Amino acid sequence: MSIATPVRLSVRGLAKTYRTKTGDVPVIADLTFDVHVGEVACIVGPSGIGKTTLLKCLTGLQPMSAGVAEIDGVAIDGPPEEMALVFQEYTRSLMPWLTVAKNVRLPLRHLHLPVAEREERITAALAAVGLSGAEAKYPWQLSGGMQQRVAIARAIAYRPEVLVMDEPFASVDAQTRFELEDLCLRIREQFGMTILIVTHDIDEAVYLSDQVIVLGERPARVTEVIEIDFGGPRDQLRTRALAEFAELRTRIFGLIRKAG
Ligand SMILES: Nc1ncnc2c1ncn2[C@@H]1O[C@H](COP(=O)(O)OP(=O)(O)OP(=O)(O)O)[C@@H](O)[C@H]1O
Repeated sequence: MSIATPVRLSVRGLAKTYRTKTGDVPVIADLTFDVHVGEVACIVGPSGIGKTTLLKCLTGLQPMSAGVAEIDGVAIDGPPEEMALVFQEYTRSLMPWLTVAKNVRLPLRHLHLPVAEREERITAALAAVGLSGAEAKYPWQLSGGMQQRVAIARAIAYRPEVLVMDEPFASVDAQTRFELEDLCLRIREQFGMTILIVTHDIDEAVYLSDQVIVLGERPARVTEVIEIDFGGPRDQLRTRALAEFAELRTRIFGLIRKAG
């Protein structure tokens, strides 16, 4: 990412300690990183290091204990309207009694858009995820991969500044995961979205990311930020991307093993 590209999400000295009945549990000590406009950043690290906790702090679901996170220079203080979230458990995030179109329409209701623009956004989002024609179907009539596409369509119809995803492709089969990863790259191109992903899958992180943010130590810190410049679009170039970045993969695996 060029230096001239503005910072969209800035995290400075973020710390998080959970207060429990049995005492304080310091989970995150000090996280500092930037994600630039239109960038895909993946957060990786050993199990239990605090990746989901970080996303909870950034999306206002948990208060930070220290530090600041900003979107376009404005401090996050509660659930930010500029963000949309996609979870691993798509079955829990979609309303089974609403059609696909109504599920995608749901978060648009409080934007008070003109009806034509609202419907245009729904059509464009479903087209972007390859689900044109599925508007009248119910989530339970769709495969797991298709349901996750609906969840992604709902997020992109909202047109957030930052799309945050927690293990978004972990519950689908390998082939569907590849398709959803490519979809993610296309969304970035088409909508210019900044995307922050937590993933356990190092190949996925290397394939998708402009930067991989590695968390380590306990309580967690950023132990390494690995910039990845593929020198062109990655979509459809999976084999080449993974071969070229085998060294990076090995390095990230090593860092995570050391931290875990
Ligand atoms: N509400 C809570 N109260 C107290 N401790 C919590 C709470 N939520 C999470 N934790 C603890 O914080 C630590 C980090 O959890 P978190 O889910 O953020 O890790 P993670 O890196 O996302 O893990 P995984 O990779 O296994 O999904 C864990 O030790 C967990 O038990």
